[in-house]
Amino acid sequence: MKQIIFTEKAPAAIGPYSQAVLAGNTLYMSGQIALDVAALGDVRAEAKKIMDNIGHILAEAGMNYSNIVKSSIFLKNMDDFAVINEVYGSYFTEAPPARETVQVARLPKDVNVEISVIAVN
Ligand SMILES: C=C(N)C(=O)O
Repeated sequence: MKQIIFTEKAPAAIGPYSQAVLAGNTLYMSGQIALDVAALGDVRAEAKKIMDNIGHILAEAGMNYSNIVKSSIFLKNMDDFAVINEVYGSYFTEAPPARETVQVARLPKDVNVEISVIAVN
């Protein structure tokens, strides 16, 4: 049994996917991008917006950042690793989720950052 999770507090999907899908007590969140601030080229602002949006989607499913067990971070430029760590890390006061961070050739809408998470209630 799966439940589609949607909130207007985060950007709507730009393709055939859901913001997040709840399957049992596990939430699978699609990769989040920050279209509104991406054009500014400010990776810090992009990451903060993405993490805030992730928080809104988690809340829609009755969860918060502490429910995240795994994250995936996709960067256009690995030189942004330190900035991303600083922003991302500020959302986890203890026991951060498992994670991988990879540099990719290109992201949708030419953003600089995309983050997806899996959360468990
Ligand atoms: C932005 C996405 N999550 C996508 O295109 O799959």
